[in-house]
Amino acid sequence: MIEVNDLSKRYGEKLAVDSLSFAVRPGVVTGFLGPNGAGKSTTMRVIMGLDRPTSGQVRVNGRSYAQLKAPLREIGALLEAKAIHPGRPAYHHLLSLAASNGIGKGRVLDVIDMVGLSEVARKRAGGFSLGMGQRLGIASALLGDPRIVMLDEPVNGLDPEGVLWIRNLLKSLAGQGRTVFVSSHLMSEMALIAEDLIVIGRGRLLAAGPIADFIARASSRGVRVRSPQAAGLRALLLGEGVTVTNAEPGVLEVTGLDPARIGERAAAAGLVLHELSPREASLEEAFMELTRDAVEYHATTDALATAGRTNR
Ligand SMILES: Nc1ncnc2c1ncn2[C@@H]1O[C@H](COP(=O)(O)OP(=O)(O)OP(=O)(O)O)[C@@H](O)[C@H]1O
Repeated sequence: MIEVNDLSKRYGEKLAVDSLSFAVRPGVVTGFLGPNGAGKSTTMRVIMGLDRPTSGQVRVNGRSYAQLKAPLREIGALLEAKAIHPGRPAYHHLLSLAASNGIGKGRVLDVIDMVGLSEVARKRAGGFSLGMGQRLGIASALLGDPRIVMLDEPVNGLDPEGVLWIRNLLKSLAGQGRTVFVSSHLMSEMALIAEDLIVIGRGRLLAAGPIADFIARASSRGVRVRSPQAAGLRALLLGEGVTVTNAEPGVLEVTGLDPARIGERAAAAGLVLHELSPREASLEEAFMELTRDAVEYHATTDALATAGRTNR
């Protein structure tokens, strides 16, 4: 369990985290989302005791990080790519980390195997690809067999096989009853991995809870209706507050009416339906909607267009 209570972190003028409170429960994967600069990495650094809060507290399994007797056994983290001596083999890097935390050699070999680095464990870490470095970072996080695993952008640099591997790994860690807290900008990946979400923007909490609720709360995307009598159905449904657009021949996108009403009206008029499906917002659409006002670094196509005009 991770508990963040009224946490604020200021860097000079910049309030990176602003009165943030949330809890991350064990047994599920919790995604940590927010636009660039929202304060995710800062929050994770404070949880790991790498940065001091300006105010507020963080509890890791009920204690502050400094109070943990064997931190690596309580919480394992992959934050930004770890500074690893480039000349040092991965095996020796993990071995010294293990030794300084009273962890045996057997566990080092286990985690190397778990992250798929057995064949290259004796090679210098300096020659590792981004994906291999990421796997080594995850091996370090898992070394103490921790009850909490916290990973900042773990799929960064991983190929599709690596992405699938991390997805399964995180789910199985959560399935073992661990607390798994993971940030990512890849919404499609988050939608597959996470059950709960914490969403922040400009250092403040925007949403917390099950991913399904988060998507359901986002505005409805309308209803997709397929009918061999689409023109007649369209005329029947149109009315105040209802929009009907022809998505493709024989398919209508209806907003302003729920699927039950559409089905009832079609039945009453004797019109045949081949499909009647509510269109749920994707996680990405829900995220964009929620964070629209909290995005700090907007890239506008307008700016590009202006630049293009002035360069002409
Ligand atoms: N050491 C620091 N000194 C000054 N400002 C900092 C420092 N660390 C972070 N910040 C600022 O705090 C804000 C939050 O940064 P943070 O890296 O926590 O955001 P993030 O959500 O992790 O962003 P991203 O998704 O881009 O990684 C940013 O405006 C950043 O510039």
